[in-house]
Amino acid sequence: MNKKTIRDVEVRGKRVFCRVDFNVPMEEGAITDDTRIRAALPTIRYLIENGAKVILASHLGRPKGKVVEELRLDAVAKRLGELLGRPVAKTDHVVGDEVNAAVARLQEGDVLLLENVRFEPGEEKNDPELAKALAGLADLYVNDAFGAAHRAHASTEGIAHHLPAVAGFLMEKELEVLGKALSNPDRPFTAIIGGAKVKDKIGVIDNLLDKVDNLIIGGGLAYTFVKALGHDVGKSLLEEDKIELAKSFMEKAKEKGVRFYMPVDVVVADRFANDANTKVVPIDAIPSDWEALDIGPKTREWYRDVIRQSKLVVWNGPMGVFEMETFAQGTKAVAQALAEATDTYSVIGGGDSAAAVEKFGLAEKMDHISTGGGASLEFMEGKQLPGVVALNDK
Ligand SMILES: Nc1ncnc2c1ncn2[C@@H]1O[C@H](COP(=O)(O)OP(=O)(O)O)[C@@H](O)[C@H]1O
Ligand SMILES: O=C(OP(=O)(O)O)[C@H](O)COP(=O)(O)O
Repeated sequence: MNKKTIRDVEVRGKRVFCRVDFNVPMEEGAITDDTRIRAALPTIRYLIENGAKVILASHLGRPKGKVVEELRLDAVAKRLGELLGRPVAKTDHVVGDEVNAAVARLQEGDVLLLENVRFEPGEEKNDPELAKALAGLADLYVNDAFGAAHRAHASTEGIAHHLPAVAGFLMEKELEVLGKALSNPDRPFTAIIGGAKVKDKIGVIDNLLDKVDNLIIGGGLAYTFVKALGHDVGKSLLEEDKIELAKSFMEKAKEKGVRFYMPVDVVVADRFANDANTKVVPIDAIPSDWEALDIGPKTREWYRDVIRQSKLVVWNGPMGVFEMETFAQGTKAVAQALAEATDTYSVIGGGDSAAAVEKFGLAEKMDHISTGGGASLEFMEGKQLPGVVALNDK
């Protein structure tokens, strides 16, 4: 990597603003998967052990510039404290008097977590004033938030223009491992794209079609493609304004000789609940008042076969609403196929995909679990990640 890391700078006695991605899945105020917190521990421990005054900042969810009580970081601070075996102070604000006072109190080796940075309207706008205010808290900026490196926000990009700016260990490791796997990929190279962030992910498919041999579509993303084929998708997740784009991708795949896999059957439900009435239907027979929440058994088998025959698989986004047992089979099948395919190098990306693999107890069997979904996809497309570009060169 041509960017400086925390190894290249002196941290002792310095106030270090460390951007992390603690955007963890939560249910009723409890953290359901702490993978992203654990992934940042090497950097945080290094900073503590080397006498830095550690100021951590993260986003959680998408509060859109307002305070959303459920998206406060108190549970995260508590969990981090447990993992570190030492107290982690937390502020209720991102900037302002309370934060200045808390930073002033920090001793070498202390850790402070700021409130959810996305409570500030300037964060996602990359407002220069907010970037300056955040920079004013510290002497050094460390970006360890690989999962948010594709965002040019005040705490991931803007701030880096005001302070010496270096990468943390997680950022370094992600860029190294992904770079190695993707610079000269083993083939057949298969990408599996699912999940719910249709708007974010659909654009990625365009560039992926230039790189992969097989493209598998699942999850909520699939139904915009199903609709593009002219089938009714009932109440399934759909981005109306992306249907034409989806059509053009299927044509591009044909031209490029990329095999494009879409569900042939799905599990539909009469409501979004674990105990909903469900049935398996062919893809062209989704009832108009039902929604497709998982891929069906035929699709599972088909996708398994493609995975078995691949040498490199990059997987981003669950195949269904795996958080509910009733709709977890598709995601489980893909995870199991990857775990069993020992000749296949498997890269998992995305908070929810990583959480799914963890939940099924298969994390150890994967070659690399990336903490970034969108970030790993954009990196894979060959795009420059703004959070990385802004760091100081070696
Ligand atoms: N068919 C579907 N309909 C609605 N939501 C879905 C469907 N399939 C998957 N999801 C949801 O997608 C979410 C994950 O999406 P996303 O954030 O894009 O993935 P990742 O975090 O792995 O990048 C999960 O919460 C899952 O419940
Ligand atoms: O969860 C994240 O992305 P991911 O779901 O693509 O892995 C990151 O924390 C970025 O969050 P964002 O997509 O709301 O900017």
